[in-house]
Amino acid sequence: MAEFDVPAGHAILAPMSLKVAPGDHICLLGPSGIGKTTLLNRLAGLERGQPRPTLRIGYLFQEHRLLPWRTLRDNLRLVGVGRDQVEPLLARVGLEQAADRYPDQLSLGMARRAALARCLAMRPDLLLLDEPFASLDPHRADELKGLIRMLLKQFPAMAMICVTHEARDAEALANRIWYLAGRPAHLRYDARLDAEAHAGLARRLEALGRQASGESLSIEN
Ligand SMILES: Nc1ncnc2c1ncn2[C@@H]1O[C@H](COP(=O)(O)OP(=O)(O)OP(=O)(O)O)[C@@H](O)[C@H]1O
Repeated sequence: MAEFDVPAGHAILAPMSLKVAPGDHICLLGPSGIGKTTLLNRLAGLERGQPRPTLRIGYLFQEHRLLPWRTLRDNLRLVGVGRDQVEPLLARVGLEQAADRYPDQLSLGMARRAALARCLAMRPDLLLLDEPFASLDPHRADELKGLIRMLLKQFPAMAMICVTHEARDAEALANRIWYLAGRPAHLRYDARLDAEAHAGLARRLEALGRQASGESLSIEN
């Protein structure tokens, strides 16, 4: 179990204390611009003045952030992957043939999978995914979703927090839902999903979205 705090006085987020347990697969939803990426950055310890997190965190950013002048092999070697481990690691994400390619020789989906391999290299206790399916065509998005599901099964103790706008991503990946709303943003909804809750999830998220957009209209008016 890991505990994360947001202190009072944060520019975007309300004070909160969040507990994440091994094996939690959380999908984080909420209106656009509410603070989902900000919350991930906070959890990753990336905000100015934050101490380094005590647990190992793998962070798949919206952009792949691979070094463009290095091959995938060298990108992985730079984060400590052993010579013999590069291909097996790339094989986990379906890229065993691509070790000697440069990031700009990859499709967006492949680059995201390569970045995911780099996250896995550090054997994370917590995997943070910021809109991993954004800008992928539906087929590639489903492929990546299937891969993430498989990895979650292979590493059952690893926790995941995945930012998405899509209820169907949450249906496919989550056993727990966070919904961020309000200004400053706070967790409006934090629920574990059993089979019954899974069935009603899309409707529940729609209702939360309607409520949150009503709030932002009244703020704008
Ligand atoms: N670099 C920045 N400088 C100033 N303000 C920023 C910066 N990045 C984000 N913000 C502001 O912080 C708030 C939260 O942004 P954030 O990206 O965390 O939201 P989000 O919920 O992830 O949005 P989206 O769903 O559109 O990706 C927004 O009001 C945004 O305008």
